[in-house]
Amino acid sequence: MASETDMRTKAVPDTAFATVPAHAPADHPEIAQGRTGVLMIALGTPDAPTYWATRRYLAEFLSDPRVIEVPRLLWLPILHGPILTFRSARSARAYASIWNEDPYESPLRTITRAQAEKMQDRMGDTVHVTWAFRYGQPSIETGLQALREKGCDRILLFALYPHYSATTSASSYDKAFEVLGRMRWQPAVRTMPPYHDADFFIEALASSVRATTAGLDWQPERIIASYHSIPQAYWDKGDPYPCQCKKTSRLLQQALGLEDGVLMTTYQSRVGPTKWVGPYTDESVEALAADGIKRILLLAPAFSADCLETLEELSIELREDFLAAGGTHFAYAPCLNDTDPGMDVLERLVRRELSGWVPSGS
Ligand SMILES: C=CC1=C(C)c2cc3[nH]c(cc4nc(cc5[nH]c(cc1n2)c(C)c5CCC(=O)O)C(CCC(=O)O)=C4C)c(C)c3C=C
Ligand SMILES: [Fe+2]
Ligand SMILES: [Fe+2]
Repeated sequence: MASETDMRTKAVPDTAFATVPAHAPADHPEIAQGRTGVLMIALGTPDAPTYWATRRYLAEFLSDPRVIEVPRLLWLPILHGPILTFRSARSARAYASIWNEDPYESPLRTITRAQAEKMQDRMGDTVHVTWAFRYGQPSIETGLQALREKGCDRILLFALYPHYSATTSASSYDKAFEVLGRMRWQPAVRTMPPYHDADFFIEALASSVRATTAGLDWQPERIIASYHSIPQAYWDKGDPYPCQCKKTSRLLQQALGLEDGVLMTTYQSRVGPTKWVGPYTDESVEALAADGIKRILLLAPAFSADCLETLEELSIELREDFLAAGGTHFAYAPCLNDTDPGMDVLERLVRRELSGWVPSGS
């Protein structure tokens, strides 16, 4: 049996942290090792804006017990009956309205890939960076295998959500650990903690609001921080997500120096008939218009990348609803995406969490 010191490695940078065993016997197979990897994980998206592609994606998404907590025996027949039939048709139409032409893919795919490529450029040869989707392709399994094949025996899992929720971050890490559970030779693994209150994240959000406002020839009367909602019952059972959203809003209000009442926290994207955490973004915006508020600016701090929920639900649907209800001016501050300030946030997080695994300053 091979011992640790007689394994030969593929080219590994000669950093203080890389393992470069010596004296390997000539007939010993090459084993890539000693590298550090980062797997950036986003939610996922259909492969095409069609009924069947969306149905496949939603079937995987809505079968996740972290997302839908109804007992499987009860839920799966309902899911595979009316829910997938109706939701897939509706969602496919919505995806078609925001789909990128070149390359022909969803905005979430374009942006997540760009974030990973830019992260690789920023981190240099010291680490391997790749990306995956929790639902759809490329899968977390593919991403982890790619990193292992490159010799990564230390891996940082980075679910791209500033706020922790069992439905998003935990689900991504669960999936990664499920894959790791089938590996004979596991890497050492770290997970990204939530960063909803990191000063550099708040400052990047504040700068994006300032930049969007500077580009307008009008001043918003209200700034609305709209977060993806979760079912109320999940919060009641201890999911801290809404508390973390409120903290982001409070810190953002302070960073922007706004008086109380100017920045509002609302929740969007509820699904189904149960109670979700509110106040709901659509109802709040219509109420503002009814109260005579004419000019609003929206941002979506829970999303690291623009996606269906921001580009269609906020920037198209909500804009139309606000203007129809009597509003006159509507602006949307894009997510941090792969912009330089957005990448600065992601890079700081990665470097902080790789501490002790890669030399600082590399
Ligand atoms: C039904 C339960 C859902 C929960 C709980 C949920 C939580 C949640 N989701 C995000 C981020 C995103 N969600 C996106 C799309 C999306 N979300 C749900 C359902 C739940 N989300 C559905 C059914 C869909 C698909 C689209 C639709 O049919 O409406 C996306 C966009 C993906 C894209 O391809 O662009 C993101 C991102 C968070 C942050 C969150 C809880 C904290
Ligand atoms: Fe969602
Ligand atoms: Fe939505």
